[in-house]
Amino acid sequence: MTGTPVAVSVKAVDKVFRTRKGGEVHALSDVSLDVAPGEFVSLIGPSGCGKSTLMRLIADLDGVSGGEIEVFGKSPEQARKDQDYGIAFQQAGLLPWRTVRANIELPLEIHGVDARGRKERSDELLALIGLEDFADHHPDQLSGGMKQRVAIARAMAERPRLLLMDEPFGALDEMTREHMQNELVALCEETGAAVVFVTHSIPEAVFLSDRVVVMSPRPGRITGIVDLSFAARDEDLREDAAFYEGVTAVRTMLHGAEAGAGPRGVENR
Ligand SMILES: Nc1ncnc2c1ncn2[C@@H]1O[C@H](COP(=O)(O)OP(=O)(O)OP(=O)(O)O)[C@@H](O)[C@H]1O
Repeated sequence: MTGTPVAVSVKAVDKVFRTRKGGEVHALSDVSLDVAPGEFVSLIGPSGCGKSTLMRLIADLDGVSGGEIEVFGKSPEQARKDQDYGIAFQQAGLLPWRTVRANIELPLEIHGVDARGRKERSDELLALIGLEDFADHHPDQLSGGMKQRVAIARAMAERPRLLLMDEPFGALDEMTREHMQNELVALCEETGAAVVFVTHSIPEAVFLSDRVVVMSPRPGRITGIVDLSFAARDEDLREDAAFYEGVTAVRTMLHGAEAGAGPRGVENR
């Protein structure tokens, strides 16, 4: 093999769930997608189109029914064992009895990093997310946005080359959400991590992504990909004509995917 393997390679993936009553749910059909190292790719599509399912397959939380997934050229299971990626899902999932610092250090602790190494890394991350003064607080003393920042810091603790994020900002108010988007952009620029990001928000996808992958209703397929290349992802971009063009391009593709019906579960905010 030559060069760096792609971060994520999804080839002709099918996923069929068997229901308890003996039926079948065809969640994904013939999905193929490559994510390059350092690339930010968002998945968007109507509710139930299989975005979270695809994410769970990449993260080795479930197995494919057909096709193949590789993460940095390895099976998802091997990549999980090698800690090649960090995960941040919608519910921050922090441990309430642990302080902010102890939550961030958890993956390091599990993988045997000594106390000094853990403290060095959690100091860096606390500075990065601007929560140095909250290191000894517990999650119930934090706002939703702060909790999400801690969850993202925890996902980055082991400096993964890949972040898997399933609606990480879905529960946040608009102001906090935009702030978190700015922070995520800065974090990615700093670390060069590739990101696969699930969202219901078209502007969020456009603001963050190098490519937005549009999926169809069940069985989920990729109906199109919108390429975005902005000079800078900063506050000015949100008011830029090129940004609105990106939003329109994604929305048009989504409406096509819905065969004329308004897409359910996709927000224009
Ligand atoms: N464990 C499971 N057993 C049976 N069906 C499932 C299972 N997990 C997901 N599904 C079904 O697979 C389809 C895809 O679900 P998935 O959660 O991936 O969609 P989604 O695009 O992430 O939806 P949303 O945008 O609403 O979060 C849905 O019809 C769902 O009901």
